[in-house]
Amino acid sequence: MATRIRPSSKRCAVIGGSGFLGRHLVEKLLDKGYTVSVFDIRQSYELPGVTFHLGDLCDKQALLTALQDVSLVFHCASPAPASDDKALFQRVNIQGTQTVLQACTEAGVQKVVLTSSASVVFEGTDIKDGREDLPYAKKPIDYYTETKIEQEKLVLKACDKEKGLLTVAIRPHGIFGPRDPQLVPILVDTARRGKMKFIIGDGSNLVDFTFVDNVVHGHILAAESLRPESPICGKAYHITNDEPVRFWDFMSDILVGLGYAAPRYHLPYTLVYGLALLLWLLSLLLRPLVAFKPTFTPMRVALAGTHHFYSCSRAKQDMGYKPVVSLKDGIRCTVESYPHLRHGA
Ligand SMILES: NC(=O)C1=CN([C@@H]2O[C@H](COP(=O)(O)OP(=O)(O)OC[C@H]3O[C@@H](n4cnc5c(N)ncnc54)[C@H](OP(=O)(O)O)[C@@H]3O)[C@@H](O)[C@H]2O)C=CC1
Ligand SMILES: CC(C)=CCC[C@@H](C)[C@H]1CC[C@H]2C3=C(CC[C@]12C)[C@@]1(C)CCC(=O)C[C@@H]1CC3
Repeated sequence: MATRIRPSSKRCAVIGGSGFLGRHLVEKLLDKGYTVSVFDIRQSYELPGVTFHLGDLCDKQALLTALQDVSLVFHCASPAPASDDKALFQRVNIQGTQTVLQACTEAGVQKVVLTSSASVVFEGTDIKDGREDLPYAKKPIDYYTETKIEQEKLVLKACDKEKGLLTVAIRPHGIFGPRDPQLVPILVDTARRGKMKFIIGDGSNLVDFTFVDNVVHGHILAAESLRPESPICGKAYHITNDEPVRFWDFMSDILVGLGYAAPRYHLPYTLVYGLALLLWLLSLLLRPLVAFKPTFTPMRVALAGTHHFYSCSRAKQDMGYKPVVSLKDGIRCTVESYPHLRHGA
């Protein structure tokens, strides 16, 4: 009788491994002795020991080639939240994730770790110390969040001990760190255009910003804890720095660290949110004539002016999670990594 040889548990694939989080994850996995294949729509770097498979995750045949002899898959690919393309989010995050799960089953993959997002429960109003049992947002703040919800549900539902496929979802929040193409570049661009003078609301709203190494640590812990008898099977876990910080203090620390002035003047939250809503509607109405992308979208104003921080006690309890880099060290390391974005550079 032919016996199927189980692939080594240290052989993994990172879907989305060319992206910001994906590349940090790949680097740590290599450090830890894993053999890594990257599946991504683009190749953004080269590293000894990493095999790249270029393709769209909606293409099952392309995925199957990349998943040969792989026992563990990290799925951290998604279109960027800033793109407002509903059809693209649905195709990649929903249909694409279904394809990833089918390919994993066909290729005999045993474990799937999904990068979800804490924003799956965020509706634009305060969340303080939110736990994983909060209901999914009924009115998600954008298409990105709407499809991240469906994606997480699909992956958790696919967990099936009988069939030998174990799944878990990691929900990070506000990832930052070296090479992040979003947070620091957006912030610096806004400051350079002279638009970082104002604090929305009274500036006391607490938010989680999570250093990328902690997010990577949470993913690898989840992968290594994922066994049939483990309580983490089919569940979602918040992974944060566990140090909620005032949104505007965090922004100011980054700005001042890079040589820009911190915002000082306060504007009422409802006024700015109302204006952002108006601008957004205007941009929709005028879309056939002129294309403009307002800096102050309602989603960004909500993120900047409300509390949104999450408890990671479930991850601490079930997988022994503890952040490995403090917020202060993470901010220092991040600021040092962007010499080209310094004021006057
Ligand atoms: N950054 C953050 O603060 C947070 C991120 N997350 C989640 O973490 C994950 C990683 O985010 P991040 O590293 O910031 O994102 P990135 O955009 O840097 O990385 C995602 C990667 O996936 C690729 N990709 C997109 N579409 C496809 C596709 N159809 N097939 C194959 N590859 C594709 C992207 O390519 P391309 O760049 O060409 O599109 C990119 O290389 C995402 O799932 C995101 O939802 C969750 C919470 C917070
Ligand atoms: C915690 C979390 C989910 C962070 C996500 C990161 C981005 C959404 C932020 C990164 C830079 C931020 C930013 C603003 C909103 C939120 C971000 C895009 C503003 C547009 C808010 C209004 C301002 O006064 C300017 C800000 C620039 C930076």
